[in-house]
Amino acid sequence: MNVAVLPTSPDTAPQAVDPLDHLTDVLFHRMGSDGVYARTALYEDVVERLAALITRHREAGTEVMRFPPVMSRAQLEKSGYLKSFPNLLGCVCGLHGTEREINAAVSRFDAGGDWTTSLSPADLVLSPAACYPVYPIAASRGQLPKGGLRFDVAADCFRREPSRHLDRLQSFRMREYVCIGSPDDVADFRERWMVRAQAIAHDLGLTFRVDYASDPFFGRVGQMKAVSQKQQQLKFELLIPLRSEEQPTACMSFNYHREHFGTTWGIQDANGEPAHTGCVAFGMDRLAVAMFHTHGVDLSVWPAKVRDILGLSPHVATDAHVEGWR
Ligand SMILES: Nc1ncnc2c1ncn2[C@@H]1O[C@H](COP(=O)(O)OP(=O)(O)OP(=O)(O)O)[C@@H](O)[C@H]1O
Ligand SMILES: [Zn+2]
Repeated sequence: MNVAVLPTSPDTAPQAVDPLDHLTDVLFHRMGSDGVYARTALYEDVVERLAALITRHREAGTEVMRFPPVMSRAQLEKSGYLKSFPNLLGCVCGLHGTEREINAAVSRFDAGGDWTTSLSPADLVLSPAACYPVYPIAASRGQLPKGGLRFDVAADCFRREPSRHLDRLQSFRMREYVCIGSPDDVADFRERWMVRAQAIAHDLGLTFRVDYASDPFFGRVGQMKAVSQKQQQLKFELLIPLRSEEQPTACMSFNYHREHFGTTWGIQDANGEPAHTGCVAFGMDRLAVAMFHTHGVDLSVWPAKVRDILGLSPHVATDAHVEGWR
């Protein structure tokens, strides 16, 4: 059937509405840049409860480290980030010149000109993932003990991928459990976490599936890397259909880096071989958005089991309900 399409001016054409848009004003305050938001108390409370739930699943013998949102540029360069995701990196830069040069830059700004041409890079980048700083720290401790090492790390991460979609932020929180050990240590770790993470998603009442995946490697060479990563099943994702089943959102990922970081940082396993590494990453903001998308913005009507697992106070029985209670 042919349908007449009336010409629409850009002003009157309907804006494509994203299924997550209805959450924006309840969960966030806009900060003038796509993918960067101030968070409401309602949202932050759920993020904290999710973090506490993930902590409760931490394996014994796991060392906790919390990283700042920046890390050494040299360390990230050495990790090979520029070979894979140069387009996503945010680098700290500053006005490093003499007083005269800095004043000249500020004057240019005052006169309506561009001061940013005077910026030069600092020795820091914005961390694009939480686990990068842990490998050189582990390397500094010498040969790994039998069974390897496990870490619980977290950081505010930055990726230069501006988007209006609430599940693709530029600044977001990542929590990771990391294993550094023999190939078997890492394989077992990933197996355990793939099972445990699905139990967590199930307890949270989320709809999901786990599938193998690839990272968004940059460029044409990157496409080949992505194919090889998938073929070797180095990355799995826990996918939640937030906007559609065809384009689900990765809310957790299970990554096996083989000996990449072991070789880069000279980490030896208990047998004297280059250490293998793997990590399970929880996208805290994506998980929180998924919870509100799935269960709604009124926590009081979230399923009792979900409320319970998040430590929200039990439902008040209907007959005990007093007008005005929240
Ligand atoms: N832009 C983002 N906004 C919010 N969370 C993110 C973003 N990118 C990644 N994450 C979260 O961090 C976790 C670990 O990052 P990872 O590098 O595995 O993601 P990714 O595979 O690059 O994600 P995607 O394929 O969606 O870009 C992801 O599972 C996801 O939950
Ligand atoms: Zn990682």
